[in-house]
Amino acid sequence: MHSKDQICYEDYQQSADWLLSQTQHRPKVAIICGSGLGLLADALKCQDSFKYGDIPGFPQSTVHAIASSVQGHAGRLVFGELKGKTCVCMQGRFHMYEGHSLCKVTFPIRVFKLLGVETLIVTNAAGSLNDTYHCGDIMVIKDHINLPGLAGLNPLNGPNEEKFGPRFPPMSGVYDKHLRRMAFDICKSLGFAQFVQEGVYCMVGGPNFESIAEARLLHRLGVDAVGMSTAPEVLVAGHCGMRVFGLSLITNKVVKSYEDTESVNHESVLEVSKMRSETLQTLVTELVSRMDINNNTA
Ligand SMILES: O=P(O)(O)O[C@H]1O[C@H](CO)[C@@H](O)[C@H]1O
Ligand code: HPA
Repeated sequence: MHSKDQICYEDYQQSADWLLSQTQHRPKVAIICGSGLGLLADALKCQDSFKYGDIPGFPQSTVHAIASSVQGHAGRLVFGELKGKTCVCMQGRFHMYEGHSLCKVTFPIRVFKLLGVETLIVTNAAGSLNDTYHCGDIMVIKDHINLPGLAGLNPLNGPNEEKFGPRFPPMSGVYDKHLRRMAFDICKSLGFAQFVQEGVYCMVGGPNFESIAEARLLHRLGVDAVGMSTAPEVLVAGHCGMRVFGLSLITNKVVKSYEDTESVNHESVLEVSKMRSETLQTLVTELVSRMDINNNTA
């Protein structure tokens, strides 16, 4: 590594080589578990798991990440099979507000690419701005607004690594249309259709939740759900040509009125996440099982 924040190709390669030497699994799908959604990884069969701290070059989980994951499972990379398809799952992600640079936040994505991953599934907990959404709804992400990115905070800043992708990657259509349609079909067949939405996710920097004026601004911008993650991971995955699918679990309605006495807190976010964790697990499992990928174990 050159400087504290500069990461070079060999750093990603070193982590990937180490992982490939430690597990026989050769995943084609990577899944990132959002806050309180760490249970998603528990569906994996024949697991090999690695604490982030034990993987050479990997960023370390902070206290927040530990608090936001299932106790005892935080900060782990879990390899295994979902209905016969080999996957790797991040139990606990890295956030910008934890003090990580965006290169660190997205470090695992490039490692996944080098492991041979072709599809990234991102999940997150988010607050809703859309008045028709309810707590516990699942929003299939159609598109995102990357507010930090618009202000110049972008994991792709700096010299472009051509081995991963082009200098100026397009982001229109980054959330795969085919997978979105498939998710809706699955939700219908599983009887989930009444609480599944499709919308625009907006990333804010956090760690504070939104002020009322900020919430009103986001609402006017056409944001359906807001959170403090996801966009950087999706950018980096899109840059290196991965297929991306995203789900937001609506854990709270963002306060938009000065008359409203409610306020959001992280504990209630985790409570709602856990309530819907199993539903998300079922949906993601079914989606992976229907994907046209090869099961590839060495
Ligand atoms: O996006 P994930 O990691 O699911 O977490 C969401 O929940 C936390 C706030 O409760 C924030 O980190 C927000 O981004
Ligand atoms: O209301 C929210 N705002 C930002 N991030 C969040 N993560 C869960 N809920 C929220």
